[in-house]
Amino acid sequence: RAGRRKTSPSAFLYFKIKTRSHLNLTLLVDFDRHVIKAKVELTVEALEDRFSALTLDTKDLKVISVSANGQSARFSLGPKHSFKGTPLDITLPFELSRGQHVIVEVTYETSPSASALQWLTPEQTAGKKQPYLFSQCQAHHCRSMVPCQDSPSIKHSYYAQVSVPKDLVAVMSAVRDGQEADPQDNNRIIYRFRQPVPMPSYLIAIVVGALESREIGPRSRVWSEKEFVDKAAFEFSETETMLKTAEGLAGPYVWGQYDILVLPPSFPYGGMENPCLTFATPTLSPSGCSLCQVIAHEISHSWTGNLVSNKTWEHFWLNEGHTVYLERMIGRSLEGEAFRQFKAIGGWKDLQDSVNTFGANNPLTNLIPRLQDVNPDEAFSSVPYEKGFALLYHLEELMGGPEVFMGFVKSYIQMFAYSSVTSEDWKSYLFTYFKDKVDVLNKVDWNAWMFTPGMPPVKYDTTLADACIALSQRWIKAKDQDLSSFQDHDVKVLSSHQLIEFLSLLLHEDPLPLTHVKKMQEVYDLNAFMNSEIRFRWLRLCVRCRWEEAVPMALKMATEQGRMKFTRPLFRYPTSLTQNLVTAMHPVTAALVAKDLKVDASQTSSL
Ligand SMILES: CC/C=C\C/C=C\C[C@@H](O)/C=C/C=C/C=C\[C@@H](O)CCCC(=O)O
Ligand SMILES: [Zn+2]
Repeated sequence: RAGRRKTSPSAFLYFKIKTRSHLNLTLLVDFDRHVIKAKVELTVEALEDRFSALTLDTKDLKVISVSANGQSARFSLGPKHSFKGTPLDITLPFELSRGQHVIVEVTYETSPSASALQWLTPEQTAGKKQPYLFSQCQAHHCRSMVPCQDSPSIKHSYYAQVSVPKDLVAVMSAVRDGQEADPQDNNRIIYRFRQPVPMPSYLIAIVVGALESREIGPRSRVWSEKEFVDKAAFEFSETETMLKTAEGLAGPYVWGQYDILVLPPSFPYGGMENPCLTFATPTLSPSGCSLCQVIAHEISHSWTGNLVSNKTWEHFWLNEGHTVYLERMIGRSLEGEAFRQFKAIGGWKDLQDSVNTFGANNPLTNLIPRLQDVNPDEAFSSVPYEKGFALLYHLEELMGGPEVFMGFVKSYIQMFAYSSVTSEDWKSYLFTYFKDKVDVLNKVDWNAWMFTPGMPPVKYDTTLADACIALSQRWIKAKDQDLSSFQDHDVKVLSSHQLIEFLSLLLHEDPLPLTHVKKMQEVYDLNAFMNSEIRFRWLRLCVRCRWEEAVPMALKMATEQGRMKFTRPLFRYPTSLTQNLVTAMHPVTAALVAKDLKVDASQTSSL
């Protein structure tokens, strides 16, 4: 739906209208040229009489032609903005009256450097024989793949047909709707997808590669290259249990299928909540379920983020704070309240890390930051996740505990399902839902929580953290002559979650002496741990105390996988780590690592 008022560049604009539209995509994936040749038909509804001017978001797209209801339409591309891209101004060959629909068809081609897409050569895959393509559209990259109103305030259903070389498989953030030989080219195959649930453009996702899948539940398959697929099926075997637990808390799962796709190592995130098809990092651990928390998080997004979406990126905490809250409620149902409290303590440390990195007075540490002319990729941190969770936990305590507050969260989801909301919408519904406790809500310092930088005041129960605190204190206070008192048994009695917390506690203190860290390796053999959360913290601990032997291991971890949570902090260490970045980095990771290191992006981009 579009008003006559300027409609774009729509990202970061606040659309006052609740909008649903449909996209019909025809894509041809060209691995030789690293482009997608495409056509999109957008169904647009006029909201005003005499409507004839429509603006779409694009970024680095080659627009070939535009038509409206089959008649050719005039179009022009505006000035290019560094991260918002280029507005595509379309003049319809006729005027629409309020409520009338038009199908606008844009034929275009993506750029080989489209920021949503990473093209991998066969050598960069596990199988080494076939190329691979994956997308990551959040927050504002969809426009480099599809011309559209690329704002989370707008929701689209979509249908897609994707032509790929016949040895490859395409999957999308949608329900699979069959496949057939491409009638235009007998070396290609067309995969079809339907997504009937309206969703923001940042959730459109595609992967093409030599993929295989295994069934892991009644509505779930796991997809990856064949080298990883059985391991991944084992890793994610708890998926249906988590889905059922989430439904018990938040209401029915509306997306039909819930599949997981394990990506190549350069995927920049732990997980991405693409509907029907969660994307997951391949940084799994051999012990299984190391990504349970990531999957609980992505499953939770099926309600908070994907069904109820933030209206602009300034309200991103609505997506992430509620998702962390729901993820930890799933953890509470499966592992108990002490586990939830323990995870909240870990989250509080992640928040502290982000506040330290940005600076305690940096407005980007506000729960609701101003993002006018700020690149969302650069504003991204743990703040919306963990300050958001902390606010919800604080309200939970004030309103009567987890069961009472989960009642509110479930009702909020029902109230705003299929729409996009602001923090004001959320707050106003909170006051309506708890109408008998308005006096308590009025005592909350809303301005401090929402619009003030730095750490919030919260306290969690330390039952499961006490053992980690005690062991970390022993290491911090130990003199050289005390080092012989440490034994491998110290960590054998800790769960992997507790070992992570123990290392995090040490990272929040001054660097340990090198003698201590060497002793730690001797007694605990932490170099042998493959769990990436443990390895990441351990290697930082080593590099911080300038243990030279650890530097190549840290560099290896920073480059062999590209999850930004690990790669960016590892690169922030001594300059010896920053040389020879000869790995294939995702374009967004390359840009952000370059910014962290204050070097030119050409030094970090794919070679
Ligand atoms: C205040 C910031 C506002 C908006 C930022 C929104 C998106 C920015 C962008 O860079 C994309 C982020 C995508 C995240 C995907 C998944 C995360 O949950 C992963 C978290 C880190 C990890 O576990 O690896
Ligand atoms: Zn999330």
